[in-house]
Amino acid sequence: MEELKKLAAKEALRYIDDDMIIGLGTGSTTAYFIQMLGKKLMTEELEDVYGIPTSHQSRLLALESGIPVVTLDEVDAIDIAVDGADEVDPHLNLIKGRGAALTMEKIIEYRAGTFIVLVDESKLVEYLGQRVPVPIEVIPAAWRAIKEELEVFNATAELRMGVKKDGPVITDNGNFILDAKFIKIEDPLDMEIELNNIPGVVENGIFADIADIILVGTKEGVKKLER
Ligand SMILES: O=C(CO)[C@H](O)[C@H](O)COP(=O)(O)O
Repeated sequence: MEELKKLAAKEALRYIDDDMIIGLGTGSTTAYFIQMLGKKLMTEELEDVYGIPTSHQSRLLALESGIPVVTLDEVDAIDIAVDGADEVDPHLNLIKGRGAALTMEKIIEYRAGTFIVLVDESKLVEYLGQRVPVPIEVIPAAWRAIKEELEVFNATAELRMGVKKDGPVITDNGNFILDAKFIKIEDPLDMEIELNNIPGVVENGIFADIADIILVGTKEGVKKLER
């Protein structure tokens, strides 16, 4: 799988030119892309490229890899954003947020001229929610009320707990994550809007109608899916 992720990451570099502002996603697949982009800058194959990180993880990795970073309020436009995903359906709708970075990811990827998604073939599903729950970032005081409200959508939600930390995972924005398992998400765009309408929800991990290109690492090479 790691080799397939690297294949997709390498392919994404072909879309990057000098003088671009690049949204830098979060997760293990994007980490390969960030490191490869850093190398291109070090060897001066690319120049004047700036990254906008979507998380502490991508910010630290970008700095370590030699990519100068800027913030959203310092730029007029984002040329390209590159990120991974947890599920991709046949219409290029996504579930993201296993790394709890979904809010900043969506803020940046929504604003990018082109949003490129890097996945290995295991992430392709027939419908969203087939394998993974939908991560929902919530204001801590509201987590329990929102968990109960999700039952209206036939979803069962769990508060995400830390691994090397006692208690709940705290996002980069200081919030909690509910992982909501749906039976089937029939209409991703509608569900994305409905979830964000619940008071206390900051953002949810359904990314409907936002990806432009999916680069899928497969054993036969990189497959490109496009809108
Ligand atoms: O949404 C994300 C983080 O919030 C990641 O992009 C997504 O979980 C995919 O990660 P990986 O490339 O490690 O499988």
